[in-house]
Amino acid sequence: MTTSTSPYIEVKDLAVSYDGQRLAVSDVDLEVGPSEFVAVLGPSGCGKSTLLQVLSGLLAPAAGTATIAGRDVTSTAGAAPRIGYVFQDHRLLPWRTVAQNLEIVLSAAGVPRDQWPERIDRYLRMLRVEAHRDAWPLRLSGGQRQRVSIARALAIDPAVVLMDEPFSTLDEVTARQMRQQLGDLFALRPTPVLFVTHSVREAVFLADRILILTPGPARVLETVTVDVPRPRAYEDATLAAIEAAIVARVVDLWTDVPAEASA
Ligand SMILES: Nc1ncnc2c1ncn2[C@@H]1O[C@H](COP(=O)(O)OP(=O)(O)OP(=O)(O)O)[C@@H](O)[C@H]1O
Repeated sequence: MTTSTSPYIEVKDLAVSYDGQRLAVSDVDLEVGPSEFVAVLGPSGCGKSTLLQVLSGLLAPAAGTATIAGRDVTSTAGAAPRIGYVFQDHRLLPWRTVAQNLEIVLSAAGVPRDQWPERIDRYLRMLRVEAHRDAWPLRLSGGQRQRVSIARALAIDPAVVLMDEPFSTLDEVTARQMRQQLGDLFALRPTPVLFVTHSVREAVFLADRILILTPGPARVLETVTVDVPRPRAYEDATLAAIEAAIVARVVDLWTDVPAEASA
């Protein structure tokens, strides 16, 4: 049974293989509490997306277990917890308007139709893209599209949010605004979040805890707690010190530490 203090997301001894021979993820253990923002930090190709795909039920593990709210994510029995998934690219349907893209997920999540207009307005407003309600996704900027995709993930009132490098394709200024906004949203309404990134600075700015992964196959190398109250400032000295310590720890281990982190 899950209690309010049980981990909301729990992964134990997880191993994943795409071809039945090589492991993409090996012996990963992780927990995310009911109101916790956990970042998963690892080099390119180490298995971060693979981990999220297992949690969203898209991929079966070769070994180990993964549960959300106490429910095995590979099981089809009973009602599945609602998962808000934000991908690296926005994945909006170009032949549907912004509002229609949200309607699709609201329908799939079983939200009653009479609640859709209010939900859509609320979440588009929250992500500051309400002016684009009836626009076609291709008419929006990259940042606006990613805001819509976050609104789409949150509009179903997800039990858990999984985010896979959501800002990595954006320019640095937009990415920084989006991180700030996501941090503010989380502070207003804490939800279990598992946030995958290869940006050390992004992880430190956003997370309560950071799991540092090894190069693939991913294992958890170390867990870092970021004990800095919200709202946080991007240039906060404590955050900068934690970032520097993480970079020092991984610089010889990862071959490709992002330039912003090693500068
Ligand atoms: N569909 C697939 N079929 C076979 N191998 C795959 C598949 N998807 C990923 N892999 C392999 O699994 C490993 C982990 O990939 P994954 O995409 O999870 O890494 P990642 O850490 O998310 O990378 P990035 O930061 O570059 O997005 C890599 O070696 C990759 O080549």
